[in-house]
Amino acid sequence: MQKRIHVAVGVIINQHQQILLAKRHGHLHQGGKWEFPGGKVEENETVTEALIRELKEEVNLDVVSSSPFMDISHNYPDKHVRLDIHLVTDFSNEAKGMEQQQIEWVPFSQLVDYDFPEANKPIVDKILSELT
Ligand SMILES: Nc1nc2c([nH]c(=O)n2[C@@H]2O[C@H](COP(=O)(O)OP(=O)(O)OP(=O)(O)O)[C@@H](O)[C@H]2O)c(=O)[nH]1
Ligand SMILES: [Mg+2]
Repeated sequence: MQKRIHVAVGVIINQHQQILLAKRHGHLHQGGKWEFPGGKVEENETVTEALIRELKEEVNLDVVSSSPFMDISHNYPDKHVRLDIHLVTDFSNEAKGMEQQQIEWVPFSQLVDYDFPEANKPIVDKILSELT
């Protein structure tokens, strides 16, 4: 039985209509690819709590509110992930790569130029078709 992990993911959009991407460190699963910040939902934690905690830990943002965007289950050869993706347009503080990872605010039209994990393709498609 493969590992199946539940992940809280934030599509964070600022007032300039840019989306926050972070580059996964090379040694991690799907390393070197760009991702939407987020991480594993721990036991005894709701998805919203995990989202708030992870965005603070990874990119220093304080989420004020978020809304569900989409839910994706994807099987990688080595693990199964369930991405619980939320839109975050209401947040405070300035984005910083708290884990020495590269971060970038990217205009919607440039998302196609970034290399994402395979599971992310439907997310990018939905952003481009529904949010632009
Ligand atoms: N955060 C994030 N994870 C993604 C995305 N797309 C995707 O396939 N994943 C996968 O979902 C999993 C997320 O785990 P993670 O490494 O971010 O978890 P975490 O922050 O809790 O890390 P840690 O357990 O090393 O502390 C990874 O296997 C990653 O490859 C994405 O856009 N954002
Ligand atoms: Mg993470």
